[in-house]
Formats: sequence, structure tokens, C-alpha cells
Amino acid sequence: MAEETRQFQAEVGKLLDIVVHSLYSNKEIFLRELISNASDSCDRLRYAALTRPELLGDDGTGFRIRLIPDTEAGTLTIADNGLGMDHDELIANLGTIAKSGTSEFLNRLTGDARNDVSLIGQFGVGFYSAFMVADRVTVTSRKAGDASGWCWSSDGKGEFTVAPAPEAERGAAITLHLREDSREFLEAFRLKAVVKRYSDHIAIPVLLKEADKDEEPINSASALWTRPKSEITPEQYKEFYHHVAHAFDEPWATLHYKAEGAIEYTGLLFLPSTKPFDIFNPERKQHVKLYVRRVFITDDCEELLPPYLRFVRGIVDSQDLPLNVSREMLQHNPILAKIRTGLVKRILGELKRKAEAEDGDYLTFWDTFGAVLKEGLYEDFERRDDILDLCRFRSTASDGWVSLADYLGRMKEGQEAIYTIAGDDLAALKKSPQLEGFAAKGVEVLLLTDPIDEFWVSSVGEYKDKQFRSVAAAGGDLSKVKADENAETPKEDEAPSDEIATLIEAVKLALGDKVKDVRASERLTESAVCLVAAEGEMSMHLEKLLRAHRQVEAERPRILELNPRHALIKGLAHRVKTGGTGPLVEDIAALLFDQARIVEGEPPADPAAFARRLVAVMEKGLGA
Ligand SMILES: Nc1ncnc2c1ncn2[C@@H]1O[C@H](COP(=O)(O)OP(=O)(O)OP(=O)(O)O)[C@@H](O)[C@H]1O
Repeated sequence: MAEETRQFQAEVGKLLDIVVHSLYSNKEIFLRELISNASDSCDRLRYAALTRPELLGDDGTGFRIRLIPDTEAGTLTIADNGLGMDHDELIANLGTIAKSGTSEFLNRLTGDARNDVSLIGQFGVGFYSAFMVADRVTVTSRKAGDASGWCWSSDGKGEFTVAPAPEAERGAAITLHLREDSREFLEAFRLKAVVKRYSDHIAIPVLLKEADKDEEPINSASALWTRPKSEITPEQYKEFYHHVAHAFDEPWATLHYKAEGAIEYTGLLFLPSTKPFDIFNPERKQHVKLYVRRVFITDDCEELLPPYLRFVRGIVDSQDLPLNVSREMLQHNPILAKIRTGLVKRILGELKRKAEAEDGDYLTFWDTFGAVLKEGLYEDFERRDDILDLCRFRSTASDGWVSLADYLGRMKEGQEAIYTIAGDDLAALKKSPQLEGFAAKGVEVLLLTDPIDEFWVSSVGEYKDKQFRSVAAAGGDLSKVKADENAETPKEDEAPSDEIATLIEAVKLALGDKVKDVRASERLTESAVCLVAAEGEMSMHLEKLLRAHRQVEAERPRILELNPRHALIKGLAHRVKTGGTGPLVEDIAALLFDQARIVEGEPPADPAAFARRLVAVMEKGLGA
């Protein structure tokens, strides 16, 4: 096959542009990225060869990564003898970005965000970072087990070529034609310093040949997690985290421990400090890599951690699993199940320790990953109480975060439940009419704004014998709560009950099957009306979420509550009682209903009719 020319996928073009123009201040990281890829590739071959030793061919298992500077040609080559790539893999891996969510992520990277290394770091520029220092990159690769190889080449400007390379050695050799201003990466001392800083922990030797000397390793070449904790610096942990997680940020927490006893394994786990851009991807894959006695097995082992801990990065190295463990063997494996239990316990234990420190540090974690951890509330029944203890909420009692223990400590006399309200937006929730009666009695309400909240609240049911109850379905509870002495009590001057009863009938008639019922409200103090769910029915917010995902079709009619203490309702009730109904009363009833919908974040049922009625009522008000 002759040389073929191909176009980069549009996303790659965008990424290359960002890499070259924005990450320039930190260009030495290209070496970390390429060594990291080379090491991953050796790991993968080592594992594949456990069951298919013929893949190793004559090259054997002496895995190594060579750095070959060529001062005359102005090139630096990073050559590994790992798994390599065949023709199609070169095209797919170095010409496209397969990660879902890439497009949206890159589109967000405009303006100032382009210079935000940590933001780009969430994404991981990987191989493409080579173009920070090179104006041409060639990759010569022979896949282990194949007879001959391929050469990929590009100047990073929209196109690349692929041509046969019959002489290629097993693995991949990445040759960087260094830009004039990046010639420093031909100097041995510079390469050594960068490798020491970023790649010392790589378990495979990184070799460099200096003039007149034999080729020598320039890294420690022992797996970091096997070294004693006391000998590992925070810097080294951080760099290892960058390598395993393909991240740029600081780890928020690092857990390094050896489990001994019935099951032996080492865990080196990191909790990131920034949210990965794809954390809410539907796949919900966990990201801890599995090793067996220092041999990499897989980075795709679902059984290792539950999805609600998918923000955790790092490695687990088992002593007990067999080296030739296959994907099938990993499913329902009792050893793995025990490791998983141990890991979950450790991670939640560390979070508990941090939460109890109450120094505010935990809240930064919660703000970043709380919404993910909460998925555990309905997925991990056994750990539910531990996770509830770790949860923090926005609440009507303060602007900060509160725990459920804080909440229980502030419950009012006669209050039987933990009250919640769910919606999309914190500011809008705080102003919800549903909260008025609770505020008047000084009852705290938790403000839930994560989409996940609606789901766990209904499945968890209670915390320390106190039920979670949505305020939208719990107006009646308020009568049991003793009001604070100084709390604002609802005004006593309600409309006479016979007038209210007549008004309710008139509104029911006017609205028909748009509402399930109309009744006088216990909860409203300021607003004239609100819409609520019937006891046991799904909240309006949940229904909206489900409708967005087409899980439910039609809207369900709700209960419209009228505030008998509100001047408008009183006036209207009096008018209906004395003068009967008519078009004006019908218009007002429809407007009140639409207004209640708007406050709930729903549009009026019929916007044109809403506008017409509003104009009619305003004209009346002006005496027009
Ligand atoms: N030296 C190599 N040997 C074999 N395959 C490689 C090598 N370098 C890169 N690849 C392949 O190319 C793919 C893309 O590499 P790239 O560095 O861009 O992304 P990544 O390593 O998957 O993730 P990240 O973008 O987070 O770094 C890799 O997943 C791997 O399959």
C-alpha cells in the first residue's frame, strides 16, 4: 500500500490549535505525556503476553523506553517496545478523539478558558502535546505480533499521512522534529531533569544515551506504590497522579495503603480537586486501574469500584488474583468483591475523617463531587447511613452547607420530618411560595438542586428515624409544629370561611380539569396562590425531569392552593360571594393558576391566552 493522506477529525484540529497556542508556557509536559503513553503500551503488552506469549516475538520482555536525541537532525525520539499500533489503530488513535463529550468540552474552551491549563488538563491532551515542541511528528510503529509496521506523519495542520514501514520495530517510536525554540530538549541534562520531575515513578526504565557513555536509566523504574510511604515525596505522589489520571490538577486527597490479612493488596488512590469534564457521562465508568503483582491487568474493571466513586483515580495491586486473570474471571470474582468492599470502606473512611475535621476543606470536595457521591444513597444500601453522614446540603437556615446532624439539632418542637424542596436553581428555590409557611414557623428546609436528589430522597426514606418529606406535599404538617414565640405567625384575619368555600367552587369550575383540586392553604403567608403535589404523588420538579427524558408523557394536574389571608383572595372571595362569577373572575382564576405555574418554573399553559387575560385585567384596573 502506498502512502495515504487523511484529514484530522475536526475536534483534533481544535485541540491541536489549543495545545500549540495555549499550553506553551508549560511545554516540557509533552515528555511526560509521551512517556506515560509508552509506559501504558508496555503494560498492555506485558498483560496480553501472559496468555499469548508469541506476541513478544524475539524482543522478549525487556520493556524499556528510550530517549534518543539527535542534535544534527534536530530530532528527539521516544521509542518504546510495547504493544504498538497497526495501520487502523494509528489512524483511529492519532487522528480522532473517541471520548464522548469532546466536542462540547472543546467548544467551551474559548476566550480566557483557553489559557486555563487546569481546564484543559481535565481533558488530557496526551499525544497531541508533541506539537507544542515539534513542527513535525512521525510515529513509526509495529504492533506486537505483526510482521511489519507503519509510519504516521503530520505537521499538525489538518492532515496526516500513513505509509508502510516494513523495518519498524515492535512498539512505537515517536520522532519529534523540534522547533527552533525547543532545541533544549536535545540536551541530556534537560531531559534528565524533566524525566526526574514528571516520570521518575514510571515502573519501566527510561533510558538515555549520553555521548561517550553507555545507555543508562534516568528514572527510578520501580512502581511507586511498592515503595515505602516515608520515601515518597508529595511531589512524586502528585506526578504519579498526573500519570495515572491523565490529569493536571493537584490531588485533593491521596490514600496509599497496604491491606494485609485474608486479602492482600496495595491501593494508591487519589481524589481529584477538579471535576473531570465527563464525570456525568452516562457510562459512569470507574477509573482505578487493576494490577496483579505489579503487572498491569486492566483500566476497565467495573467490579473494582461502584459507579458512585467514579471520581477516584489510582491503582490497586492485588497479591491474590492470578496473573492470567481474564475479563470473564473478573466478573463475580470473590477476591475482587473483597477488594472492592475494602476500597469503598477506605475511601468513605477518609472522607469521614476529612468531613469531621470541619476546616472547610471537605466542603470543596463536596462542592465538586457531592452530586456523584449521592448516587450511592440509592445504589449502596449497606453504606447508605455512612453516605448520609457525608452529605451536605444548602438550606433555608444559612447560606453555607449543612449536614443532616446539624438539621436534626435544629428541628422544632412537634416537627416530625426532615423537609426538602427540589428544583433546578438555588436562588429560585429560596423564593418558592411553598416555603412561606415553613419560614413563618422557623422550620428549616433543605434546598435540593442536583437532579439526583429527587431520586434518592424517595428511595432513602429516612435518616435517624426522621422521614424525608417534600414541602410540596407536606403543607398539612405545619399545624403540628409549635411556632417560635418571636416567629411571624400567620395573620388571623382570614376571609370568612363561607366566602372562601364559594371562591374555591368558582375557581374549580373556571379551571376544570387543569387542576386536580383547589383548596385553602395552610402554608402560604405572602403569596396568593401556589401549586402543590398531592400526598404521595411525584413532585412537579421530578415530573419535569422525567418529562425531559421522556419517561413520563403528559403533565399531571396539581392542587391549587389559595391563601385565605391574602388581600387579593379575600377581595375575590367577597366579590364572588356577593356578585357571583363572570368573565373577570374566570380571567383572574386562570391568571392565578398561570402565575403559580410560572413560580414553579413552568410556562403558562397557553401563553397567548395568558397575555390576553393579563391585558384585560390591567385595563380593568386602570378603569379603561
Ligand atoms: N506509544 C504508544 N504506543 C501504543 N499506543 C499509543 C502510544 N501512544 C498513544 N497510543 C494510543 O493512542 C491513543 C491516544 O493517545 P493520547 O495520549 O492522545 O490519549 P490517551 O492516552 O488515551 O488519553 P489522554 O488524552 O488522557 O492522555 C492512546 O489511547 C493509545 O491507544
